[in-house]
Amino acid sequence: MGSTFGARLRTALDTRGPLCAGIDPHSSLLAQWDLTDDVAGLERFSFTVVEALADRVAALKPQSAFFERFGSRGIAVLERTVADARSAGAVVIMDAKRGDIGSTVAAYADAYLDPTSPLFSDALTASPYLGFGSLEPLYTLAEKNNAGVFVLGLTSNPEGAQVQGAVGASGRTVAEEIIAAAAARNGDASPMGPIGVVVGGTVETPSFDLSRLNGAYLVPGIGAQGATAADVKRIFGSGARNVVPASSREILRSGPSAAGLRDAAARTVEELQGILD
Ligand SMILES: O=C(O)c1cc(=O)[nH]c(=O)n1[C@@H]1O[C@H](COP(=O)(O)O)[C@@H](O)[C@H]1O
Repeated sequence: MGSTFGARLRTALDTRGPLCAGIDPHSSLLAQWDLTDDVAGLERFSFTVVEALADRVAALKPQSAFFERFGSRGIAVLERTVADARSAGAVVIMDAKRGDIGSTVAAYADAYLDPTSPLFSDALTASPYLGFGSLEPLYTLAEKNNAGVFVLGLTSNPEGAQVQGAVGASGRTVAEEIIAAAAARNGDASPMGPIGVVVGGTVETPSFDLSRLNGAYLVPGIGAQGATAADVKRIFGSGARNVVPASSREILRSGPSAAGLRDAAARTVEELQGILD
C-alpha cells in the first residue's frame, strides 16, 4: 500500500464516482431483509453489501456500533467486512467516532490505523471534541501508514450546533477552528492530506470558507436524513473537489438483492455527479 490515503481516495472518487455507501445493519433493516437479529443475520447482511458494492463504490463505511452490539462475534464480522471490502477495492472508512485523551487515543490508533491490526481500515472517524490536538496519535499513525482520519466538524444531527456552533475567544466557531486546524495539519500535501472533516449534508450553509482544507469532506445525511445532491452543491459549491457524500439506510433499504443495492448506489452516484461536475 505505497500510495497515500489522499491519493487512493482521489483515484477511487475519480474512477468510481462520488459515493460512500454506509454499512449500518440496523435491526429494522435485518427484519426488512428477512434476516434474524443476531450474528448470523449481521454476517449475511454485511457480506451481501460488500459483495454487491465493494467492487464499484468509491468507499464503504461500516458503522461499528451495529457490530459492537453483538460483542466479540460481531467484531469478528466487522473484521472480515473490512478486509473483504478492501480487497475488492473499496476505500474503507471505519465509522467508530473515537476520541479520548491522547494517551488513550494512541491505543485507538493502534486498533484502527496499524496495518497489523485485524481492524485496520483506510480511515477512521474521530471526535475532536476533547480538543483537536488530543487526536494527534491518530494523525501521526495515519501519516506513517498512509491511512486517514475524518474528524467531526459540523455533524448532521440538530444537537451538534450547540457545541460546534459555539464561538470561541478567536471569534470563530468551534467547527471553523477544527477545520482550520485540520487544514494546517494537511499543509500542501498532494492531491490532499490525510485529515478529512465530516460536514453533514443537512447543515446550514457555513458562513466560512470550506475550500482551504486540502483534505476530504465526508458528507453523511444523504437520503434517510433528508439531504440531497442539491444540498451538497449548496454547502460546497459546484465543482467541489474531495467531497465524499455518504448514504446508508437509503441505499440499504434497496436490498437484499445485489441488483437492488447496485441500482440504488448507481442512482445516487448519478445524481451527485450531475451536481458536482
Ligand atoms: O461520521 C459519520 O459518518 C456521521 C456523522 C454525522 O454527522 N452524521 C451521521 O449520520 N454520521 C453517520 O452516517 C450514517 C448515516 O446513516 P443514514 O442516515 O442511514 O444515511 C450513520 O452511520 C451515522 O452514524
